[in-house]
Amino acid sequence: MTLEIGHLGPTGTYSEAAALAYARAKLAGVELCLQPYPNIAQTLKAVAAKEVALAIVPVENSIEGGVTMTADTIWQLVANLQIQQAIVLPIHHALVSVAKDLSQIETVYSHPQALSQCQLWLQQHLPHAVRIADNSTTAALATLAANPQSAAISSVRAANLYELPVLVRSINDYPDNQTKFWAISLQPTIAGNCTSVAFSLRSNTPGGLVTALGFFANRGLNLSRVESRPSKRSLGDYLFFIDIETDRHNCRELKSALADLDAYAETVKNFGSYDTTVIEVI
Ligand SMILES: O=C(O)C(=O)Cc1ccccc1
Repeated sequence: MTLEIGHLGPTGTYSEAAALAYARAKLAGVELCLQPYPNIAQTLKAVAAKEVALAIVPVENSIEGGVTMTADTIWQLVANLQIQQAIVLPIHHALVSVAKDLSQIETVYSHPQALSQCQLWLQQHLPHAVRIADNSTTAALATLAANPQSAAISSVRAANLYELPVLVRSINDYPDNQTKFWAISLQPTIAGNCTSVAFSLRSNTPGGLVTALGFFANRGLNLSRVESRPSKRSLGDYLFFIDIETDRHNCRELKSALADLDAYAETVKNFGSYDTTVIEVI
């Protein structure tokens, strides 16, 4: 049987690299069919609509923080998306271009996260180049061969796939640059060392968030991430995304904390419990 895996495309993205790393670590022997999608929202919608069995999406970067399109889309989709696994990849950006040197380059294309992760390098080495945010790090690669005035920030792996030269390697501003991806499907998840939940509150009143987080703190459950996103209902109204450290010893406490949160919050979405695979080299 072939497993269809959706990811941000076109081919060569870090999301595709994460899909391949996930398959190597967890799906040995399974025949894969990788399906690139034009953006993260469409990748998640494809798994919700059962076009693909699994979607791999970026969630959080060690320098730039949360990937807002992922958080907003998993909240908005009605389907009960479940995180099967987190995959952490090292990210080493390169400047890819057929230009003979940096002085020729007028425009730099990439995903907004990659442009931000290289902003100091761009300011120092290409201060006059126009930065253009694209859907992915590889979206512009097909146009580069004919255009020496343009460059893209992507991986060395992507440059090799498109047979393009790497003009400069390792241009991220911080060498320890890592991105966490989620492997998401409609399959229920039962166990893992992290549980991800999002919730909205009934009203914007003093102590509302403290009360909600207290359900976990009072039971000795540690949170490893708290992130807020605008609810898009009114200015200053937020949704909260939390990751709870879980193991087989605290699952009773987790169950009762989630029951309290369910009763207290306006809407709660539980994205499941899962483990993390850290990939050292891609
Ligand atoms: O555009 C890509 O290649 C992606 O997979 C999104 C992304 C962008 C920058 C760092 C990590 C992931």
